[in-house]
Amino acid sequence: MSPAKVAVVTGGNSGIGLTLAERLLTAHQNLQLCLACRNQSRAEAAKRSLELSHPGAKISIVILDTSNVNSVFQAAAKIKEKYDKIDYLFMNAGIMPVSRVHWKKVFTSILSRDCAHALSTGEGLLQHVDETTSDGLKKVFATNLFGHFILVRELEDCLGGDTTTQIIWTSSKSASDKYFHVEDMQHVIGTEPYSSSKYGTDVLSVAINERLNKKGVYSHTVSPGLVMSGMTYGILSDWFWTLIIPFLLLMRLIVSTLSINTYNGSEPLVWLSKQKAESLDPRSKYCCHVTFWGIPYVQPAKMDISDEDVNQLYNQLEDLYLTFKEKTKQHK
Ligand SMILES: NC(=O)C1=CN([C@@H]2O[C@H](COP(=O)(O)OP(=O)(O)OC[C@H]3O[C@@H](n4cnc5c(N)ncnc54)[C@H](OP(=O)(O)O)[C@@H]3O)[C@@H](O)[C@H]2O)C=CC1
Ligand SMILES: CC(C)=CCC[C@@H](C)[C@H]1CC[C@H]2C3=C(CC[C@]12C)[C@@]1(C)CCC(=O)C[C@@H]1CC3
Repeated sequence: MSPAKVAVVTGGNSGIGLTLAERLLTAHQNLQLCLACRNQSRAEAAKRSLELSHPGAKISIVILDTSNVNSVFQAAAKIKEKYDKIDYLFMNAGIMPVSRVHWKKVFTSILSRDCAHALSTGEGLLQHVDETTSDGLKKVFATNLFGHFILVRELEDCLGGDTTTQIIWTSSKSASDKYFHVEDMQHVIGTEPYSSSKYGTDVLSVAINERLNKKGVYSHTVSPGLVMSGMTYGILSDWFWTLIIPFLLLMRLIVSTLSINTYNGSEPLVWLSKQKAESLDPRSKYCCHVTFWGIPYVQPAKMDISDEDVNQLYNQLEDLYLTFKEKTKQHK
């Protein structure tokens, strides 16, 4: 039997994260799974469903709210108590708060040459909103990016070493340098917090490789494509999506990123976990594509990221992390 490996999945209780958890248990023999979720009862329901499909599986729950700095420090301490070494760290939890759909733009772009771009990135089709957390941080930044950065920093002692650790981020095709400004990493000014946070994720992944590859830690980002999940059901009701799914399936003739289900969307995440980490490209995003007949496959896409953004973002995240670390020490 292969030696036991440990996988931590943030947001592993639903959507892409839950399907990923299920597929990891199937793909890796003898895997110990940690569901790092913000809600105890939703996490327990996920654990029960995984135990039904994988009787005897070793699954633990750690309560983690990535938007809350204290919760991340506490969760990291709990994870370190449970495991000496982490082999896979899936940074999957994420939010995309939306206040409305720009229907006029949806229809004009579907009927234009921009159709494929619009359906694969959602650019310009949604009105995004954001709020401020009790830590005084922008919520989308805190949830999607900074909470995960703290997790990496706090877990560093359990990563890499004799065998490699893979950090795998659920990023997005929406990530764009157009909406990311390193001097405003939280996206205080601007109306595209989601795109900014996901581009920040891609930049951070490159920075982690530069700092931690020598320790055996490898980081990669993934685009799952458009997937029906809590996120998309938060934009439009489920009956509406059911109504337009035949149209989206037809659109697969020209757009290959319409994954639709969480099985397809989790394909690059599972695929990466089966690769030799050292052989992967640290500056490519591993994207899910689907054939017209619904067969998923993974294609790397080169990311154009400047060294200046890589270094500046990492240093700024580190400064913010150290500020909070100091505060938590004082409160002890
Ligand atoms: N759906 C799509 O089309 C795409 C999704 N993605 C990305 O995939 C990832 C998973 O999203 P998806 O499965 O689609 O959507 P879901 O809303 O179904 O899943 C999101 C998961 O993240 C968890 N989560 C949200 N906020 C926090 C928090 N503050 N702390 C801890 N966990 C949190 C949710 O927990 P809870 O159940 O408690 O809400 C849930 O488990 C996200 O990062 C998203 O950005 C990327 C591209 C496309
Ligand atoms: C008739 C029709 C196609 C209606 C749906 C319009 C939009 C609500 C969707 C079209 C492309 C979608 C999309 C996303 C959300 C929903 C759309 C804008 C994402 C932004 C979801 C989160 C991501 O990370 C990327 C997705 C890109 C495509």
